[in-house]
Amino acid sequence: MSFRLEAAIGERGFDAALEVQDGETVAVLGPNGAGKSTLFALAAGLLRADSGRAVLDGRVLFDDGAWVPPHARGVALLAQEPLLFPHLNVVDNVAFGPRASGASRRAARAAAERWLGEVDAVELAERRPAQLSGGQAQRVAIARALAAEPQLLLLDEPFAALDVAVAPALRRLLRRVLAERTAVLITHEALDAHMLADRVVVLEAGRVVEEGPTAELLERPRSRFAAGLAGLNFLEGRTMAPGRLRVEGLGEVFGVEPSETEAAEEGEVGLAGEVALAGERAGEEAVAVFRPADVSVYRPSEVPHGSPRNAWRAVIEELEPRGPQVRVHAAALRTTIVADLTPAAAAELDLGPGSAVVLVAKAAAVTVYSA
Ligand SMILES: Nc1ncnc2c1ncn2[C@@H]1O[C@H](COP(=O)(O)OP(=O)(O)OP(=O)(O)O)[C@@H](O)[C@H]1O
Repeated sequence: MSFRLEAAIGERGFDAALEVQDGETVAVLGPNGAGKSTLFALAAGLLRADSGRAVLDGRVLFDDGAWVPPHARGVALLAQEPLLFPHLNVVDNVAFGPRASGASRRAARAAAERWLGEVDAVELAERRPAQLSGGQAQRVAIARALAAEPQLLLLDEPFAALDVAVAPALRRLLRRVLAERTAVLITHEALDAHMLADRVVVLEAGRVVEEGPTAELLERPRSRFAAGLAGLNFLEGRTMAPGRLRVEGLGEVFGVEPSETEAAEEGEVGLAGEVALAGERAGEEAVAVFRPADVSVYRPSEVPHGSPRNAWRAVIEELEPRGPQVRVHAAALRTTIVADLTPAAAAELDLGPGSAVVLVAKAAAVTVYSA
């Protein structure tokens, strides 16, 4: 059931390709307007490309000459809203797909009951959609999508319309359901990508800007969007020396290359820049990535002695309570850097919007790699 799509739509500035291996789940991430819904509409047959081609399990869905209509594609699209038929009860909603593809009433009902069992919703069988909670309706919608036995399942932010309280149970359910299926998932949550997707594709302005295995990509993002999703600070610049980056407006940033990071965590690496360039060459585009928890905040008069290597003058933009931490957003010229402090530290610093500070990040906590 492998799937491959490549398509361009001039009017939307869309020109991207997506490949999903048999049994694989791919998460599609990207800012608003990046083209995620466009990609789904193309795959589902709701939109025509100017040029391109899509193949599912060896069948051409569209190309220069061919066009398979939506209902005959073997593609199921699960929208953010469950979109159940309001006049049919739950079991008939789920039986709709099998009926439409020719199953007898009895066989379709048996299939519907089986799929309702799969999503722990058997007890809802006789209810009308209006009598379901958001989470229940979404479970039924998943059963309905699966009952059509699609070869490709498309899930458009399946948790977006749900209470945070019910999302975890549904996430676990989808993890089970997606395990052996060929599926594509649009999400804005790193957790969804980690839990549900083998691979991640990042779209920006209609183009794929990076892709890779989920854990690897979110740990070492190469796009600002993926870094934001992974909750990491992200600086772009050009390499100057091993583990050293020049960032416009910020100056030199000192870090370590990824291979050194693990050693640094074990306390074996003292200074950055001592090893030969691994893969990246001077002047190449590169990025520096570090965690908000690894950024310390000081008043300018209180910067520790011994001149830390990464010390950036900045101005506080915003303080945001975040669980047991306070997240500090600070502007260092053209870049916003975030730091996580304890409430006690934030109170002691007496920070507020407009406060002048110095942000310090140890080189050993900053990973530098080519973009
Ligand atoms: N019906 C439409 N007609 C013309 N252009 C459209 C239409 N829908 C979307 N676009 C444009 O296509 C581009 C991609 O939009 P798309 O909705 O696919 O992005 P998205 O990543 O799904 O965004 P979001 O996260 O906001 O849903 C945008 O420039 C958008 O303005």
